[in-house]
Amino acid sequence: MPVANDAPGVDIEGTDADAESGDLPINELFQSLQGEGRLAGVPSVFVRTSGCNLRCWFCDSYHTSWEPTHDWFTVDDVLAAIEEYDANHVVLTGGEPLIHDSSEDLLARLADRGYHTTVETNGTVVPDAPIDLASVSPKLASSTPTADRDPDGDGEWADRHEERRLDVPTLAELVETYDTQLKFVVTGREDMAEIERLLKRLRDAASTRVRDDDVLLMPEGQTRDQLEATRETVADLVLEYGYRYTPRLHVDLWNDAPGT
Ligand SMILES: C[S@@+](CC[C@H](N)C(=O)[O-])C[C@H]1O[C@@H](n2cnc3c(N)ncnc32)[C@H](O)[C@@H]1O
Ligand SMILES: Nc1nc2[nH]cc(C(=O)O)c2c(=O)[nH]1
Ligand code: SF4
Ligand SMILES: [Mg+2]
Repeated sequence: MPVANDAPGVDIEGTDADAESGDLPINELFQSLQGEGRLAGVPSVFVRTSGCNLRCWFCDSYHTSWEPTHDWFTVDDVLAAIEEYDANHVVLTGGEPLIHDSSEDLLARLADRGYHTTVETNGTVVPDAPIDLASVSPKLASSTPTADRDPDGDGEWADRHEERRLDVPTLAELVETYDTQLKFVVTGREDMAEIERLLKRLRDAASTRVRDDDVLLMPEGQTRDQLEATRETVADLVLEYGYRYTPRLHVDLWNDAPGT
């Protein structure tokens, strides 16, 4: 169910525009195969909220970040739409789903109903909610929308993005609280030094172990052609560094069309 719309945009700063109503801004809700990470290939219902506190230049969900569109759903409406599908796995994504307080309510009610939940998050917010798999994708310097890479202007989001994109204490709390995979979008070999530095800081800060097996490198690319240009390099880096590779199955299969 793609949701197009003319509703007003969520607060682009990512504050809780929905806090009072308890509603969630939903960009799309659909069934597909989980395309990324350790559950790749598992049939799942995707709930995509709108609005993000970051602005990656490469964001493959432009209509939840740079130009957010959505309809407002109550949590009951979201649950009813999920229950239309025959699936045990639900993926809550965005945008940044954890900037919305009502995501906590949705996650608690999904857990009560016995669903396995994955949350796709940029790792800047710790929720108070049950999550089976925290799929955390910390954003590297190569994601920053500098003027030459801004898809929507002249780099006006670069400073805010840069200030917010990495928060080691928040990442440490996430890995301590949840079963977590760390999924880095890799644009090239240049990203590896920052990944290594960040992992060192995170391992120093967190009281639980961060295993190399839970570190996934994902090639950057919104289309088959773009992925073709990055995936072999990323596979080589995985072999060299001893992490894991994650494909982007939905790009291979459907070229990341809406609703896939
Ligand atoms: C659209 S984001 C939504 C969740 C959250 N805001 C985040 O970034 O993790 C979903 C996933 O897609 C990844 N992603 C976004 N654009 C991408 C691109 N061009 N190539 C590869 N992965 C991308 C993100 O890193 C994240 O793992
Ligand atoms: N099939 C499919 N798998 C995905 N895994 C994470 C996604 C996301 O956008 O968060 C995603 C997505 O958009 N589609
Ligand atoms: S954090 Fe996620 S949703 Fe936000 S701009 Fe980056 S990739 Fe897109
Ligand atoms: Mg996606």
